[in-house]
Amino acid sequence: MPRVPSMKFKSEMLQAYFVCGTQDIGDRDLPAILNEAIAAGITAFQYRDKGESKLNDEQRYQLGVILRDICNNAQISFIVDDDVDLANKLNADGVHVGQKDERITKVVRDANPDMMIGLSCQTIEQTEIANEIDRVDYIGAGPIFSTNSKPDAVAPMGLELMEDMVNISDVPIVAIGGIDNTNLQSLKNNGAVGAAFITLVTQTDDINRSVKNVLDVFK
Ligand SMILES: Cc1ncc(COP(=O)(O)OP(=O)(O)O)c(N)n1
Ligand SMILES: Cc1ncsc1CCOP(=O)(O)O
Ligand SMILES: [Mg+2]
Repeated sequence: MPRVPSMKFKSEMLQAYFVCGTQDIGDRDLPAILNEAIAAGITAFQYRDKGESKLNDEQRYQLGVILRDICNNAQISFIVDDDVDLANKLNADGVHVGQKDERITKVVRDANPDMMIGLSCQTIEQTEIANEIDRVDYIGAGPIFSTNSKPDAVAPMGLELMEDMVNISDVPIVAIGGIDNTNLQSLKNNGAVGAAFITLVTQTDDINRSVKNVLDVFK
């Protein structure tokens, strides 16, 4: 089967990809943080509300509407993590799933037809399987470095394995996990088209500077 990328997908949207949910920000306001990150130049946003989130399904949907509208107004891709039904209900631009989530073949079947699909991969074998699934638009590889934001993450995979994955992947790869100003250039040098991050935005006193550092490398 020929690859059928979503009309919405452009590799550039992966350059500075902010991922966040209420579990990442304590008592702070997610729409306000998202607005600041957009003003700084992020190229996509993933709504990943899970784990320690205190929201119920209805609250998660209501917050999703607000975040989606902010992204739509700013013409930033709005992607939902894990939950295809929520992504469909929010009319999201994309959905991102991992190896332990709903099977990718089911996600492909259930996602709205024009939705982008991102898949997490940590191995060469998973990347080869992703190559066979013609609706996968991009791969999220990670954690590349050690992360405090995902308690159930597998061990960091490092730059060499990421580069091996880049070399065999049919789709662009965005790096995730433990990304900060000190390691951005190494990700680019090893073939990632962009960086996805939580801490880089949520634990900085200068969101503008932190995002600009990403764009300086990947744009
Ligand atoms: C861009 C991007 N890459 C990887 C992930 C991780 O997805 P997954 O392995 O399903 O883990 P959770 O995020 O669901 O905890 C991601 N979310 N985004
Ligand atoms: C969702 C996810 N998937 C792999 S690592 C990770 C968390 C990334 O967060 P941080 O940028 O704070 O390391
Ligand atoms: Mg997941």
